[in-house]
Amino acid sequence: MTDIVWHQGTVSREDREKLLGQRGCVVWLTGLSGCGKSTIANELDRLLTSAGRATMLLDGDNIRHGLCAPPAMLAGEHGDAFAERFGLGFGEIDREENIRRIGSVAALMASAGLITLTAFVSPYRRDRDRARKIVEAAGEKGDFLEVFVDTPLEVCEKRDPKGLYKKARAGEIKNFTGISDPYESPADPEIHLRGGDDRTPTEQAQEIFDFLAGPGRRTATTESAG
Ligand SMILES: Nc1ncnc2c1ncn2[C@@H]1O[C@H](COP(=O)(O)OS(=O)(=O)O)[C@@H](OP(=O)(O)O)[C@H]1O
Ligand SMILES: Nc1ncnc2c1ncn2[C@@H]1O[C@H](COP(=O)(O)OP(=O)(O)O)[C@@H](O)[C@H]1O
Repeated sequence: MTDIVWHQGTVSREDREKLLGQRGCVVWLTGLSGCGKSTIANELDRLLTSAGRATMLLDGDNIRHGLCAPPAMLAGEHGDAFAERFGLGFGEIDREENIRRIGSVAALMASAGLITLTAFVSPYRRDRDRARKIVEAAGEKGDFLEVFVDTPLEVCEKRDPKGLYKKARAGEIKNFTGISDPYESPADPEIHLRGGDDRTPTEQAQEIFDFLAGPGRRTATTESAG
């Protein structure tokens, strides 16, 4: 297939997890723009680090300033041809590549023993399933926890903190998830989180924290996780 040969490392995932006294995993938050992914992920990050857990947080908006930057951010430094080829927008295959890259990075972080939180719209089931496959291939079944942040579109649109729904309604943004682009809700997420304004971000983050701390969960200490 290719001349690229996998090199088996000398330090194992188990070695790294023993050092940290925890099991690495990926907590994959998915939902509409404005549903609360970033807020909940940051709150969960705070709860976990306060509990002495080693974590990392990957957020769609932020990653799209670096690893998955758009052509406009790349052209100045790299030129138009490079920007066109490697820059990512919001078309279906751009989102596919965005999630493929993040799935791979999240798998690496989980293999380092980190509880890796990812907050991406990730609207397509197929892309999320591929990310799950990448993560579980690097570890084992159960390492990928899909969290559906289920906030109704009308609530997200009312919030509209970046004014993107307004622009999307006015046709100023193309392929906007929920308005002019699809969102495929998770069929069987590990956690179906009720979104909306009637629960605080802390309550929502606590629900995920409690799930992670549950018996036999991947994030338990290496001893208790068995
Ligand atoms: N067309 C379109 N559709 C959806 N979202 C858009 C779009 N254009 C910009 N944005 C802003 O980009 C954030 C989504 O980036 P993601 O990397 O999470 O998207 S995806 O997973 O590739 O679908 C998303 O951030 P959040 O609001 O935090 O979800 C939006 O603010
Ligand atoms: N549980 C909540 N109750 C009320 N407002 C919330 C809640 N969670 C998030 N928000 C607000 O909703 C807006 C969108 O949240 P954000 O975390 O940016 O969503 P996303 O990352 O999914 O786009 C922000 O203004 C945030 O303060």
